[in-house]
Order: sequence, then structure tokens, then C-alpha cells
Amino acid sequence: MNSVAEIEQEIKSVEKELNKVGSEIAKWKNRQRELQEKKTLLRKTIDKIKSESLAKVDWAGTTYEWSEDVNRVLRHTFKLNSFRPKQLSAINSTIAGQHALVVMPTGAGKSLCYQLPALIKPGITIVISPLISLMEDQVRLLTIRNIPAKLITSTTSRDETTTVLNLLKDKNTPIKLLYVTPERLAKSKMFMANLQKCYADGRLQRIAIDEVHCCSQWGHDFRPDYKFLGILSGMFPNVPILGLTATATAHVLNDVQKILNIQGCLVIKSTFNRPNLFYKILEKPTSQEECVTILEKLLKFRYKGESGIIYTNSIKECQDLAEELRKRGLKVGCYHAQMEACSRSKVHSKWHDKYYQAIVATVAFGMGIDKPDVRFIIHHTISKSMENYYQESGRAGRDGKRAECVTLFRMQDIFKVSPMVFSSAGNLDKLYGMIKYCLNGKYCRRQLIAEHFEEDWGLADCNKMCDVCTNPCSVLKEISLENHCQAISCVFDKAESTDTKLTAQKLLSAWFLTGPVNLRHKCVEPKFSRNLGEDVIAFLLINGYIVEDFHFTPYSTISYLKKGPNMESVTDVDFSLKMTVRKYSNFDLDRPAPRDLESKESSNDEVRQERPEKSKKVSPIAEPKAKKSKRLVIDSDED
Ligand SMILES: Nc1ncnc2c1ncn2[C@@H]1O[C@H](COP(=O)(O)OP(=O)(O)OP(=O)(O)O)[C@@H](O)[C@H]1O
Repeated sequence: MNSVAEIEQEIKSVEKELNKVGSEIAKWKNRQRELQEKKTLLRKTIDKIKSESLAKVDWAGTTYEWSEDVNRVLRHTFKLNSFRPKQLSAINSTIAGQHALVVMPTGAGKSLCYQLPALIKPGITIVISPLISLMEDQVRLLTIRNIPAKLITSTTSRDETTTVLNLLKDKNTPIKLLYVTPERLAKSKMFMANLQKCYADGRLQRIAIDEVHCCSQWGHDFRPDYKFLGILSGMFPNVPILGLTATATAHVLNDVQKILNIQGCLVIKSTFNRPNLFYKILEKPTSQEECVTILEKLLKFRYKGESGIIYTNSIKECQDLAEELRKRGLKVGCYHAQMEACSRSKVHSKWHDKYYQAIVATVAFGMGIDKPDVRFIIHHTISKSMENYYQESGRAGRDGKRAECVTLFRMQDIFKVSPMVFSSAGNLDKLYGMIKYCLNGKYCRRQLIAEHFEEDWGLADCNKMCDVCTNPCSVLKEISLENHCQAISCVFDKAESTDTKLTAQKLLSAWFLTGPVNLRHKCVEPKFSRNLGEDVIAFLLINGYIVEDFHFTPYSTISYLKKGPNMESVTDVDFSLKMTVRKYSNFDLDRPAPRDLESKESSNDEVRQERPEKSKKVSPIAEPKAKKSKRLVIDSDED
């Protein structure tokens, strides 16, 4: 038997070897990771090459063997004279059997991209859509055009469901398009079994996936059942998948390709510029009453007799606002997720038929709104992201005529929205992107939207259809924030030393030397309005000088503010920080909005700090007189 000392010695030698093995393992693990990364990169390169070479094909050509039929169906069946941009490319590529993602803005005509090809060759096109109301609408319109189409959703009767399911197995079925919800696909074994039969008989022509961004968690409408669609490409090889969306960020598109297992597919993207939409930011008053007055004026005068939507961020706000507007004699409906489906449907119809001038809604009033003559979208509260804003504002002007997208913004609303979004990674940054858009007084609003979608629209493309472009840049003012940052930093220090939590309002008051004495600083006092001070705080927030610190109470989440990482540099001798002050173009609340694209709002410049600090009760935003110039329902059916 060895002595303890000898065993200890042996342990040491084992440890030595273990260490050696450990570092070898670490070395190999590193190598393994490097190789994995390299492999992923190479795969991505292949996908990119494939996608780029597919994109080089002239998909918009008119000499395909099916081109004559395509033209005939366009004219005779759909009664349309010509294609809109990218429609023909989408149609040709899917008829040619390519997997493709079609990215077009709302109202651009995505439906035709799968409805028309469905009629060119034998077999059935399955259309997966999350929107029951949209599916019902489409099937109704297709039936009017004598195109055999059916749908199965949770509201379809049992008998009808059985009949439709049998049609999938029927070799002689006349059905060309079958609409289903993703939930049906994911949960109904009977449906999948019959679909397999349809495929085995060579009659599954194509799978179209509408609102395909719902696959991706990065998209704004993630639907878990869309993940199931990933099995389709493997299950039905050679059946082209056509994904359609109005969400264009590269991140979402890559994610969608990965989830659907169609990496390297053709991506057909039309420009996201909506030249007929006029973008405008209005300063939101502090009081709800003044805010309602603005909305009242807009609805009674600027948008008299026109249809629109007013978006708010909570159900309570939605109900209150609708009530206030009704008290002022306006015909408005209210729409939010807690309403019964049938009530929502009723409100939607009344708005559609112009009984209601506007719907005051939360974002639950979303996809599937197919009213072409929406003349205004007012954001009473900012959207959660630029992506959301684009979608929501994009519901205006689908008929191609001039429409306006007006956002009421003030700092306080940031802290209404941020507690709703902060718990998911990346969401705060998305919200800050929206704030950057609101604070902007320098760049064309289209330029900011284009940047978001990684597009370049060029300034000329705006054609003075945003509030920034209606003003010459020469009047822009910049303010230096160096001293103000030091003052704000000092307030934070005082708050920390007294263990005080700072809301944005409290910070603002202390900075303006009006709040509690123990928080006040001895630095330079701001000489501008408190309103501009709010913008400065928002600016510092989105630029990392201030960060939000969320605290939970039993009833709500509160956003407090604290120093951000960039605040450290404010004491550096060479520290410099400038902010461009946003400005206001002329915008008459009480005169009708220009009707056509040629007539413009006259240019009339004003810079924020030149405006009176506290406006009169009526319409704090109105320019001084002298200067006057789809119902979304998760389908829960299972076998
Ligand atoms: N080539 C065309 N010429 C004229 N009108 C068209 C053409 N293509 C589609 N449309 C019309 O444009 C309108 C919008 O089409 P559609 O509903 O397919 O848009 P969409 O891109 O699916 O929008 P959303 O994303 O909001 O669902 C419809 O009224 C449709 O008839």
C-alpha cells in the first residue's frame, strides 16, 4: 500500500495531466468553434451567391412559356390592365418553381402574386394566412371572379371542414386556392394527412405564406405556430414556397429563410417608399384636454369627412380618448384586443362604411385592414418601433392618393411605452429608433425610414411630403449640451447621494431648478423652454447619456432614469455634444388638408424655442394666426 505522501504525489501528477488535457480540450473547443463559425459563414456565402444569382435572372420577362396565359388571366379574370412593380417577377419565379420571399409595402398587391399563378397550372395552392377576416374577404372576392377557392378556420362548420378536407384528396377537385391558418396546419393531423395525399398525387402546386414575418421572433407579429411551417420544404420537396410580407429588415428576412428552410432563395423586394404619404410630427401637449382639442380640430376641419385611425398605446387610453372625442360630437369607434371578436368586427364595418370617421385603436387593429381610402393615421402615442410605425402609418393612402401620417410626440410618452417593451432583448433600442425619428428636425423623414429598411430613396423622392422637407434647412438651430450634461450629471449625483429615484419629470424639474431643493444643481441653468428640455432628455436617453432603470410595483412598471455609460465623458476637456432643435412646418389644424399630391403645405418655418413656453388652452400646436398659410384572431382549432 502506498503512503499518503506517495498518493498525494500521484494526485499532483494526475492534476498536472488533467490541466494539460484541459488546455488541450480548450484549444480544440476553440478550434471547433472557429470551424463552426467558418462553416456557418461559408453556408451564408453560398446562400448569398445563390440568392444573388437568382436575383440576376430576368423574372419580369414576358417570354416565358406561360407568359401569354399570365397576361390573359390578369386581364380577363382579375380585370387588371398591368402589373404593379415586382408582381410579375414574383409570379414568374413561383411558376418556375423557385422558393421566393416577396417583400412589398402594405397595399402594394401581394395577393395577386399567388392568386394569379394558382390559375396557370393544374393543382392546388395552399395559402397560409394568420388573418381570418382577410381570408374570408379574399375567398369572397375570388368566388365573385369565379375562381374556385375555399377556406378552413376555427369558425368553419364541421361539415364544411370535412367537405374541404376531402377535396384535398379528390383528384378531380376544382379548387385552386385553399386558405388555412397556421394553427390549422400545426394542429390538425387530418389536414396534414390529406395534404400529404394531395402532394403524393402531384396536385400540391404551391404553398403561399402570407405575413411570413410572423415566423420570426424578430418580426413584430411573431406567431409561434408559424415555426411549424419549417417542416414544409422538407415534407414537400419541389413544391415552391412563396412567402409574402411587408416587413423588410435583413435580419427578419434571413431568419424567415432559416426557419422555413429555404436559405438562399430568391428575395423580391420592391421599394418601401410610399410617395403619397405625408409624414409629420406634432408636439403633444401636456394636458389630455389640449390633446383632445388637437384631435377634434384635425377630425372636424383638416380631415373633415375623411376616414382615419387614431392609435393609442393602452386599452384604457383608447376607451378614454374615444369617449372624449364622442363628447365633442365626433363619430369614432373604439377597437382593442379585449373586445369580443364580433364587437370588433362591428366597429370595423361601421368604419369601413364611413359611419365612424375614425377608429381609436390599440395596435390590435392591425393586419388585414383593407380600406383603400384611409386619409389619415394619427399616432396619439408613439409606436414601439420604426417597423411598427411603418406598418401602422402604412394603412393610410392605399388608393395611392395623398394621405397624412401625424404623430403626436412628447418625452413623457417614451416612459409610457418603454415599460411595455423593455423585457424583450432589443426592444428598447427599437423604441429609441422611433424616438430618434420623432426628435429629428434635420433629415427628411423618408430618409430615416429608408435607412431603417436599408434602402436609399434619395431626397428627391420625398417631393416635400414630410414636415422636414417642407422647410429649408437654413433655419435649423443647434444647441450645445456640454454644460447641460454637467448639470444633469450633477442632479444624478445628488439623487444618488440622497437615495432618490428620478423619474424623467423629476430630473427635468431639478435640472430647471424647480424641483426639490436637495436635488438642485449649481451649474448653468437652462435658458430655453421646458418643452425643449424634454427633448434634450429624450436625446440624451437615446444617445446613452441617460439610461432607464425599471422598477416593479404590484400594479405597474416604472421607468426611473440614471446615468448612462456616455455620461462619464462629460467632464473631459474636449467633450462636445450638439443637438439639432426640431422645427415645425406650417400645419393648419382647422383647414382641409391638401387633396392631391401636387398641392403642398406652404413652407413656414418655426423653431421650437421661439415658440411661447406655455401655449393657450386651445390648440397649443396650432400655428399662430398671423402666420396662417383585419380582425386578427388566433385560430385555435384542433382535430
Ligand atoms: N396590378 C394591379 N393593378 C391595380 N390594382 C391592383 C394590382 N394589384 C393589386 N391591386 C389592388 O391593390 C389592392 C391591394 O392589394 P393587396 O390586398 O393584395 O395588397 P397587399 O400587398 O396584400 O396589402 P397588405 O399587406 O395590406 O395585405 C387591392 O385592391 C388589389 O385589387
